[in-house]
Amino acid sequence: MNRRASKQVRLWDRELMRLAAVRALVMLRPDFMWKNPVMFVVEIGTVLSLLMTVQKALDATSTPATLGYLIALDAWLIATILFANFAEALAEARGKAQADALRKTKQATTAFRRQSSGKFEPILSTELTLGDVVAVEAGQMIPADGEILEGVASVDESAITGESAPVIREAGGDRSGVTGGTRVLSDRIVIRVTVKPGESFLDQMIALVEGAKRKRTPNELALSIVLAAFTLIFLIVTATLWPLARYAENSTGIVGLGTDIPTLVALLVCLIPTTIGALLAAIGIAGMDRALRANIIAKSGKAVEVAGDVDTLLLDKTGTITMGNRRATRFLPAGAWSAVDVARLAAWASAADETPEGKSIVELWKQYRDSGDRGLSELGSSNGHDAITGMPAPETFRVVPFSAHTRMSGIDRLAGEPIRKGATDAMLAYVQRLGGTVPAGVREQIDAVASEGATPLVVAEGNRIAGIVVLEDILKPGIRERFERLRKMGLRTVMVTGDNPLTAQSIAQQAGVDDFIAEATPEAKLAYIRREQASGKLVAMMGDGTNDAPALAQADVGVAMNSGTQAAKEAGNMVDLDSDPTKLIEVVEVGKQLLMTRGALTTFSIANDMAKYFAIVPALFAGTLPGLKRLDFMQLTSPTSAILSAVIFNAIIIPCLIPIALKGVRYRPVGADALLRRNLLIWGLGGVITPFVGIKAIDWLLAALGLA
Ligand SMILES: Nc1ncnc2c1ncn2[C@@H]1O[C@H](COP(=O)(O)OP(=O)(O)OP(=O)(O)O)[C@@H](O)[C@H]1O
Ligand SMILES: [K+]
Ligand SMILES: [Mg+2]
Repeated sequence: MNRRASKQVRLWDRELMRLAAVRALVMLRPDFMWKNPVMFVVEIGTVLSLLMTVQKALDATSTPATLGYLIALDAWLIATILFANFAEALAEARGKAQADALRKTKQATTAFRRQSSGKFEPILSTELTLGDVVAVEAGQMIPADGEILEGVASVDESAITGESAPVIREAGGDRSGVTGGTRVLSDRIVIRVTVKPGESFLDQMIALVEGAKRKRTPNELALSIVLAAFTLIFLIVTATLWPLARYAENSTGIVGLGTDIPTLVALLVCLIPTTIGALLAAIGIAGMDRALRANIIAKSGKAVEVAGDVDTLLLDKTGTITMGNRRATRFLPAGAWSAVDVARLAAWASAADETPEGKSIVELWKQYRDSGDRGLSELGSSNGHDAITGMPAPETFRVVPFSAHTRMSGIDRLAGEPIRKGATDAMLAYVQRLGGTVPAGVREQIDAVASEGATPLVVAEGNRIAGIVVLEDILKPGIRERFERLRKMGLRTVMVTGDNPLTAQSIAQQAGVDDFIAEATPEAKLAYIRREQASGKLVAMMGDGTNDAPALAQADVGVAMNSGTQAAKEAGNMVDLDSDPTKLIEVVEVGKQLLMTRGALTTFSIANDMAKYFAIVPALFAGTLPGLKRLDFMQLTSPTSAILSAVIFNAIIIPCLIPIALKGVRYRPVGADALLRRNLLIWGLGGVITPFVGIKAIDWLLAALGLA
């Protein structure tokens, strides 16, 4: 994939780290902190502990713990909060850097806005607003996101896509969308501005990665509530330890640790899920950031998340699974017609057809015409009265353009019968409606072409079928492997096409999709999505046309191509800047990676906390409750060292896991069950073992330094 170099933000970028460090301090403000209940509890505990430390400094008898121990404890508690804030701030800074790189494409430039007089006057592009109409000429920059009203132009979109080949954007079709910051290379277009200043999709996305305006997704919120519940439970557990320690003290006469508030705070902080509490926001932001890096603009964090849970993927055939430049390769005559007749009629039916299919038919016809007798004889001899000459004069016919509804196109002649070409079922129905019949052998011919995976177009003059144009399309390289990967991820892929069932089946088989819908109209797509959703499935689809808008809106994940119409872009919940239909696969992967990372670090965090319980509690009460001795297999140097080591471990595990939170755990396309097993094994078992090793090592280090 072509990505701009400027968009590769390094994980430990110095400047971003500095920004994040400053922001981590600012985020200590309680009005920020309370949004994260786990870390808010840590902050309150730290304040309590600090107060006790001050009391100790003023009155040495206030608690048996030493001042040095209390200060060390406070320092590490503060570090815990700062590390958590830093993780979130760094994720934000990276997301912003990413977004800024894209935003740079939107420099202020001169725009030529249409006045009420109809004249185009120059103004600053930043003054443009929704509904303004501007003209852009070759060499000029498109001043804002919009839709082409008039004209066709080649546009250099490399500033946003990194793709250097110019693309064609034109009025009327499904390629009418243009983006501010891209450059018109040829011709002149008139554009209607479709966004308010500061409200482009990119602006929306930037707001999503920036702290103040970020909304938590439903999943994130649900997990936050679970974590808050855990915190509450441990708060109760810790609080009940206090009378226990008190009782032990009274009955043994030995002053143990568990009765002073700073130690209880330390215990609480170790037991509550601080690791995931610290990284949760960063994981979500990093997911959005990864989407942006893949040139996908998501309109909500939820969209990215839902993408990770999608069950069914709807993909177009032409242009997504195949290369999309379907080319005419043969003319097959029916009955008494000759191939020359078919060629001529097909070309005439394509006289004003701007689709790749239409253009390729005219091209093939010209090739035959220009190669003279040899070409003609290869085609089969002409009937004589209808030699291939030229196109009908434009004033002699009316154009009937192709539409996805009729799946036909052609011309209505002023003198002479209408000429049509189109999808087989549509054409056979059309001819019969006009009282014609289907000549013997035509159906067999059609099926033979379709079975090879080519698209047969039926050509008719009036109600008489003249023959077939064979359109061939090539499968995209590597597409089979991509579907294989999707299947391993547990997704069902469905190819939707306006083409006939035989062609669809052949291509579906070659590409390895799970299912296909043939002869589909836009309504059929919408109906299919609704049916899937009714059976509890989440559906993703990609589209570009105004026709696709209802389906894009209905799909749980609707990705609109940036080149597509404004209607499509507004209906979907993501926009792909590259306008690459296979991007759906990446969208799903980004979503899955986000969900997996969150799952993995939650598992790790909770397993971790369980282990810490066994590491600290016995050490804590070893003096006062000898019965707990048997549990004390960690043999830490001293109770204070046990507490300190646990708090230090609890703090430094956060920065250690920041890279994983930001980069995401490595995604492997395996089924959901296998994934769950793997996750539990690695992150669950790892989460249990690491604290024992880590705490023991820190305890040893403290002892070696004489601090235990
Ligand atoms: N320019 C055209 N003129 C006449 N018929 C066409 C033209 N282009 C395509 N068709 C026929 O109409 C059918 C439907 O086209 P449509 O664009 O809706 O779907 P598709 O291109 O086959 O599949 P996809 O939905 O994957 O793009 C095509 O399969 C073809 O048979
Ligand atoms: K913890
Ligand atoms: Mg098509």
